[in-house]
Amino acid sequence: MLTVYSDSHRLQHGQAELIDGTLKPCFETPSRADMVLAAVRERELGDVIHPSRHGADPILRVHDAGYVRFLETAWPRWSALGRDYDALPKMWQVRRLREAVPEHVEGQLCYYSMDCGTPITAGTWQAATAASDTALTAADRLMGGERAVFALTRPPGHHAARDYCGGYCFFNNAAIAAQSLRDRGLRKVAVLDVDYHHGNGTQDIFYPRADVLFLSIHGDPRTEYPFFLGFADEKGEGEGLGYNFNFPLPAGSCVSTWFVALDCALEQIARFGAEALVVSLGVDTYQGDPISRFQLDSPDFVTLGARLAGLKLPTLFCLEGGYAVEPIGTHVVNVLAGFEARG
Ligand SMILES: NCCCNCCCCCC(O)(O)C(F)(F)F
Ligand SMILES: [Zn+2]
Repeated sequence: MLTVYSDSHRLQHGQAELIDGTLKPCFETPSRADMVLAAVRERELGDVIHPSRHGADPILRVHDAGYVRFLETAWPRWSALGRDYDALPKMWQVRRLREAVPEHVEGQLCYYSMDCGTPITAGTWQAATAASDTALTAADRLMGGERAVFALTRPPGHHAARDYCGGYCFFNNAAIAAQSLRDRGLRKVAVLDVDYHHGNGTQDIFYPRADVLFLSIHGDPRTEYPFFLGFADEKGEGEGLGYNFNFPLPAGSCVSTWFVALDCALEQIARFGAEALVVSLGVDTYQGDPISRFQLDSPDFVTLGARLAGLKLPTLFCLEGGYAVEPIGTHVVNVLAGFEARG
C-alpha cells in the first residue's frame, strides 16, 4: 500500500494543552508520526511519497474562508503582540453571547476554536496545509487507480469543522479528501471514523448532504470528548437526513461490542452504494491509550483492516489519533496490513 507523508508535520509541536483541568505537555506530538513512518518502512508496507501542493482551493471546498484566513494570519498577529509562546483561546462564544467575529486575534482565536487543547504555533499553518496536501495527494492516487492509499496525516483533522479548530485538528484532512473524490467525479463517498473520539468536524461538514455518508464509532459523548456531538439520534438534516450514523459506545466497552458496531457501519456503507471509502483511522481505541477508554488490542487492528477490505472499495486511510506512542506504528500498520492481506 502506498503511503503519502510530509516531514512538515513536525512544524506542529505545541508546548502544552489544557487537559483535565491542568496544563500538560501535548499528547499530539511529532513522535507519533515518526513511529508510524518507521513501522511503515519496517513492515515494508509499500512506497512512501511526498505530497504535491494543491493550494487553498480544495481546502476552501470544505472550510469557511474567514476561518482559513484566520489560521493563515493567526501566528504573525499573535507574535506581533510580543508573544513567542503558543496561542491558546481563553473563552468561547457560548449560549446567548453574540455570534459576531471579533476583530482582535485573541477574539478570533476564541471564535474559531472549540477547545484549548489545540495550540496555534509558528509552524501550524505550514503543518496543517501539508497534512491537507497529504490527504489530497492520496485522493489523487486513489483516483489514479490505487486500490488503497495511506495518508500519514499530522496534525489530525476529524474534529476540525467548517469554521473551527479543536481536538488537535485544524484542517479536516478526511473531509478534504472526500470532497476531492467527489469533485473528481465519484458520486457517492463514505467516510468511516474509527477513532476513539467522535468526528464532530466531519459530521458538521457533511451533515446536510446525501452524497457523502458519515459514520462514526466512538466513546459516548455523555462522558467522552467532544461531549457536545456524536449522539445516536444525529442522523443528518435536510437532504442529508439518513446519511449520518453515530455509534456511541460506553467507555470501557469490550472489543466484541466494538466490532458489532463496526459491522453495522459496514452494512450501511454497502447499502449506501459508496464508490470509495475514506477512513479516519485513529488507533486511540487501543486498551493502553492514555486518554481513551476502549479495549482493542494489537491483533484487533488486523481484524479491523480485514473487515474494511471486505467492502471491496477503493479506500483512503487518513491518520487521526493514537497516543500510546510506542505501539502506535504497529497498530496503524496492523490495520493497513490486515486490509492488504484480505486482498
Ligand atoms: N480527558 C481527555 C481529554 C481529551 N481532550 C482532547 C482529546 C482530543 C482527541 C483528538 C483525536 O484523537 O480525536 C484526534 F484524532 F483528533 F487526534
Ligand atoms: Zn481520538
